[in-house]
Amino acid sequence: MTLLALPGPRARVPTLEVGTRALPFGNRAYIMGVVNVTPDSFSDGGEFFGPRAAIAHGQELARSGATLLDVGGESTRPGAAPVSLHEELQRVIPVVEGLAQTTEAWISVDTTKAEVARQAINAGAHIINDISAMRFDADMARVVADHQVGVVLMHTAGRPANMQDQIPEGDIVEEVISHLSQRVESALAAGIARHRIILDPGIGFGKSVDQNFRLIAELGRLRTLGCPVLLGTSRKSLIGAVTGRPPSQRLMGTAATVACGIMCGADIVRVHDVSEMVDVVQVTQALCQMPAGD
Ligand SMILES: Nc1nc2c(c(=O)[nH]1)N=C(COP(=O)(O)OP(=O)(O)O)CN2
Ligand SMILES: Nc1ccc(C(=O)O)cc1
Repeated sequence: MTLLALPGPRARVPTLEVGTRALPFGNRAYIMGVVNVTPDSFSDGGEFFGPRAAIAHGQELARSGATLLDVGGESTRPGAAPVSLHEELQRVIPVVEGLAQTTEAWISVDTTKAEVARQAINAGAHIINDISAMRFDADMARVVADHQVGVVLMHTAGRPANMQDQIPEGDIVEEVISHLSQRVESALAAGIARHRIILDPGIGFGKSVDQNFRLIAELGRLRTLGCPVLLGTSRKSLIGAVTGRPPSQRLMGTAATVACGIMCGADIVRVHDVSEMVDVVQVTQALCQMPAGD
């Protein structure tokens, strides 16, 4: 069979190691299923708002093929207002506890608050997914370092309330690489091991539509920082900008970004529609000649 010109072997990045768990990268991509415990997330707000519904949803995503589950109690969509610490703890902690006890999935918590991170880790979380790359809370790096958990460092310009008014000018890929390499240095200086760091270009976070697409196409350049890369495009506005469809009708557009994202270097894809994206990931891996197993 003649193959298209496909990307060559991926640069090696370290295996993520937390406690007795290990997640090796390079031979396959992993699915992170989104578990939003919020009334106002942009595409599924209110659908799983409450511990019972959220835990059942997370369990279903894990059964469908999510290796990781990302539990979030605060929407970070453009224009979103912040949630109080008390409210976020009430939303997130019971769900982390429930999913850590009943699934084999890696549990990630989507928060920028160190206290939410600390309590979530005590409840069983393995990864802190911080859209601010540990900039919004001065205690975050210490909590991650002390507990030796994984961390996702994501690029964003500004805070969700105003990020779309602060779109960077110039080469967005250079901007993201330079920002994230500084955040990696800062994490290493705080005592966080390189093999616990995951990087993310922050699709939709303070970027133009063109910049979002460029970041997906050039994801491989981000991987040269020596850490695995997570890509979150699911149902987002860049897809709506092309198709004209609302979030509820962006499944096929999401599939296109997941397939291209993996071909361009994504190690983890963060998605809402796990069962559908399992097929997309498997076929893309076959095309990239990645072995199906570990
Ligand atoms: N690391 C990372 N975290 C994220 C990312 C992303 O791309 N990367 N996208 C999000 C937006 O999706 P969600 O469905 O959670 O929307 P919401 O912010 O409205 O809850 C929320 N969190
Ligand atoms: N948190 C986010 C939610 C949605 C989007 C988007 O649709 O572009 C971006 C960020």
